[in-house]
Amino acid sequence: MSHSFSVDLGGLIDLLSEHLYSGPEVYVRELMQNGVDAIRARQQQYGEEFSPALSFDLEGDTLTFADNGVGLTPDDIHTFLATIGRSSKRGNIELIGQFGIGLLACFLVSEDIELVSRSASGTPPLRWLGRADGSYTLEDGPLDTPIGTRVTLKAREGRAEYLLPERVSAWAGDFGGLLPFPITANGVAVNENGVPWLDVSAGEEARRAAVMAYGTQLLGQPPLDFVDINTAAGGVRGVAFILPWTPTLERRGQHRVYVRHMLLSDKEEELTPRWAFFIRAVLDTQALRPNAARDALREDGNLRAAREEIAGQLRAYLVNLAERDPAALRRLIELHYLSIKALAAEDDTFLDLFMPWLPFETSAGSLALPDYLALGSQEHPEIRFSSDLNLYRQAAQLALPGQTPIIRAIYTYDSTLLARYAALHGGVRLTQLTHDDLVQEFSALTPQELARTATLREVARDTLLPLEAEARVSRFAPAELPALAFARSHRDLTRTREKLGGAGGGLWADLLGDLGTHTSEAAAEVHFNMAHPLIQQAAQLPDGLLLRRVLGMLYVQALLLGQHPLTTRELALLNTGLSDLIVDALAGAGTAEQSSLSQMN
Ligand SMILES: Nc1ncnc2c1ncn2[C@@H]1O[C@H](COP(=O)(O)OP(=O)(O)OP(=O)(O)O)[C@@H](O)[C@H]1O
Repeated sequence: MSHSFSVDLGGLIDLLSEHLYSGPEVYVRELMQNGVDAIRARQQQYGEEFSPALSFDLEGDTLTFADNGVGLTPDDIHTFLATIGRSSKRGNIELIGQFGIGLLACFLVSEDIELVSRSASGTPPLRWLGRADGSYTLEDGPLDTPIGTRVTLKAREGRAEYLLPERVSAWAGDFGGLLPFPITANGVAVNENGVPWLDVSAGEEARRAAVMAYGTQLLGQPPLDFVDINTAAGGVRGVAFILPWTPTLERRGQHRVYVRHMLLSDKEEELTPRWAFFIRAVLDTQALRPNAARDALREDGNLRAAREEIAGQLRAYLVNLAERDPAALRRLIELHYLSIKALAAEDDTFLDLFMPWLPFETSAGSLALPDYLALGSQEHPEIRFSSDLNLYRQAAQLALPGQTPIIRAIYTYDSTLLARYAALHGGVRLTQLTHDDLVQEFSALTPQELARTATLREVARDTLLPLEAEARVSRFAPAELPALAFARSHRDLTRTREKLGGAGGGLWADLLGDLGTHTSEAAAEVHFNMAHPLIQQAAQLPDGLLLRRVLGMLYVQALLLGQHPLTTRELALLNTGLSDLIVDALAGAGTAEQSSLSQMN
């Protein structure tokens, strides 16, 4: 026996509202999309002259939306309107709708949908009343109904806020901002009526000014510039504004994408290349298709091809700018060099073009690569870099004679770029700095110095051992640096262990504790600098409290200078060391005062 499925409309509406649509306000978009499609269908099928228009009228808890599109015949109503999932538009790529579920969005805000329509084909007007329980009635409509469709909704309980005039007119303006015909809410226009980048009626200069004004309104301040986008795949037209600020990486994808002039999403990410952090695009596609939720484009071959074309146009803009207006390119790079670096890391042509401009953080300040290379040996050009931030910080404190500065390459792009640059320029050597490279530059002590520092070295070892630090004494530049500390990565582990221990321990603390005890290496390594007068003086002190305090505090100072996080024990060492020194100094000052007083008496 064969049976038919039946559909629970209430369940379907819940599904749409909870899982498919972003919020009940999408009913405004669905009404408008149907109106736009109907206007286009009337233009396509009947080719007649009429002035397309959409209007919202709001009074109390009632909304009436009207279009002067193609309208519906009695057959259309039974076939398309009353059958969920059936659409008259399937296969017509000129129209936006395709799934046959859009009108259901009206049930998100209203119990009933009243639709009065007169078809352009000449059939008499009809009034259809659809209810959320799945029933509908159809009767004759008023004879004075004009060609087109009028939909009336009455706010259901708890949804009145979605029919407030100011909210509806804001949504209508947002969704339909680019539509080339008027939309009104209670008689007031909500759109500007057109697409500024397509309007060439007043000449190119006026077009550019209008686009910049549009961008200024969009961004809240004038964009640096804009790039015209025009693709064959997907028929995408629009503009990419160059942001006048450096965007944070997580604030990517704020692009506005329209499908046939109707807003699809203001957070679209897929149509523009990943590296283009520096733009905010407004794009309108004729042929790319939305997904069923209507909040993003459907990923398909067409979308990928359009994305490639857009990437090509942005690239071409940058290349062109380098030739046309180097000062503008410099401004753009100042704000967006991370994005440009990401691009150059993928593309050798770009690498060559932009490398002279891109700044790198180095131990001699921010430098473009040619300026950096000019500082080193011309005979054996070398790029020295570190992708370990800790190591870089220590290296940056050192003045290594005759060495090219060190580049801080902690972003993945940086090391990729440097490697590609070195590969493209055969003569340039690329050196990744290691801890041993740095320490190799330190000079060992002379036998006399070794003898003189025997106590210092022993006390340093004893003092720092409980702090899991290994002490060394050598000589390095600059002489103004008394001590330099290298931390090994499991220092972080020690800190985590401390924190967890403090928070009550548990499994993690045990586990980390275990790891900690199995490691034989010291957590840090500190080098005291024999070139510094303080260390020379300390070497003359006998083993005692003062020497221990001095060494402990120099160690903590070295950690701080190297921007290493301090453990609680190190912090305590600094605190007691400081307060002891102050107490001593005050006691000394007191005695001096006493003796000068007694001398006066
Ligand atoms: N304002 C209108 N004018 C003329 N026909 C309409 C109008 N609104 C709806 N229809 C008809 O009702 C059908 C169903 O509309 P509905 O909005 O549910 O789906 P759709 O627009 O076809 O597809 P989608 O779910 O993708 O929006 C449409 O295919 C169309 O034939």
